[in-house]
Amino acid sequence: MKNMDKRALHLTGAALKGEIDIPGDKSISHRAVMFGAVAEGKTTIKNFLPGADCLSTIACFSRLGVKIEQEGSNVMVHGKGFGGLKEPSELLDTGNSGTTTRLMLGILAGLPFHSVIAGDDSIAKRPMSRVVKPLAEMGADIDGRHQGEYTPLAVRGGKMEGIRYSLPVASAQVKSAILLAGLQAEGETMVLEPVKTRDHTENMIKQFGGTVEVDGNCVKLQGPQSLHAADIMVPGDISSAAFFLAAGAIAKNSSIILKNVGLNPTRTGIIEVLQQMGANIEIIPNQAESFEPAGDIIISSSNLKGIEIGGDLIPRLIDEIPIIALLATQAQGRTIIKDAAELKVKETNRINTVADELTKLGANIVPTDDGMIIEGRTGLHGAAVQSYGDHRIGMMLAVASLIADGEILLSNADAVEVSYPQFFDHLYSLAQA
Ligand SMILES: O=C(O)C1=C[C@@H](OP(=O)(O)O)[C@@H](O)[C@H](O)C1
Ligand SMILES: C=C(OP(=O)(O)O)C(=O)O
Repeated sequence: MKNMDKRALHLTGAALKGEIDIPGDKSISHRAVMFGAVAEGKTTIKNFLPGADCLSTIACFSRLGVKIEQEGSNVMVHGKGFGGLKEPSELLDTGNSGTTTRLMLGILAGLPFHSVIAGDDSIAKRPMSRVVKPLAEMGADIDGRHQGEYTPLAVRGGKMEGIRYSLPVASAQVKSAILLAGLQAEGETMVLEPVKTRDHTENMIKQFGGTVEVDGNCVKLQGPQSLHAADIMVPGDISSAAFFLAAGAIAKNSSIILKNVGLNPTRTGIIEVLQQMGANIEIIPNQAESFEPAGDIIISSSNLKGIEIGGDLIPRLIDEIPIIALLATQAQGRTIIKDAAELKVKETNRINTVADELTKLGANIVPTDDGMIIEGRTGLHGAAVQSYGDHRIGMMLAVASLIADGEILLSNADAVEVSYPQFFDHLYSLAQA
């Protein structure tokens, strides 16, 4: 995100009312396209997220010779099986998307051709050897700057063998890359997670007719497997809903309904945090059966208290920590976030960008090695801040404008396009309802 789009936000004291449909889950949208591409037959995807990251996934798989028709949130993928993917003649540009970069590596690892993957300046700083190392052990030939740590990465895939791998970091992207390679490998692939992470890849394998066994933190499959097209209904993204869950809790005289939010238990850490902080929150699960659970959430103005967040909960809310930090500035007492060093290797170093930008608004927040400590409750004020091209930082700062006294001038506001193109429309519609 290079554009320097600036937005003046002056929503001080606005009450939020009404309801919004939460756009499709980013993690599930990526996977639906990828699995559709490597399965045989026509996959339809409904409520796909047409955010920049998922559009990067579509563009990459189109370059691999897969016909993909996309119109808004409706997508059709004409899959040809793993073997039907073709050597790309151009670079595979993953934009700002870590998920596209790492999961696609797992697919390319098993395919007998050459390709080069690169993304934007942020992607070029994110660690890739966490995926390159196990994929190389399985038989792929992958190289990049700093012995394969950074993009651009050149891949020559080939004959793969199954692997038993203990993840050194809790990462659904690394787990997923290994499973995608394992589906093409000879024999058993087993991934052991230090802490359970989002399980959308495991769910997707089953949805596309494959088999995978999950036993606690151990995920196992036999390769090779061939997959068959599926019809996928993507639930709303709880990571996007999180911004409005926080907004509804901290804005005065507010009560809003967030419709169709994904409620996969590996993603619902934010709901537990809100409950522990004392928020007025009600969950209404959808009655209809679905491969990924979903429901509506009602959130109202709340008196919050500080809490401690760490351990197994962290992977279940990793992308929500920037907005949790804002919540904590409005909670009575101290909030401690720990065991979250992974935040340093996201789109930005989110420990630093959260602490720096919230400090500019008057928050009392101290970055630590693996998280942050926030003292509440502080009155925030307007200031010039920036997203640094990180969508989640941009949305957190925009939500802060509901409570900050004065104007927030947000640079790089267009970063929200990465995961939530309708974000500002939704914010203004709830503030004016
Ligand atoms: O698998 C996924 O879809 C994701 C996994 C997480 O990353 P890590 O695997 O790096 O923890 C998360 O932060 C990212 O937004 C999406
Ligand atoms: C970390 C994120 O995504 P990715 O790793 O796919 O860039 C995110 O969406 O917050």
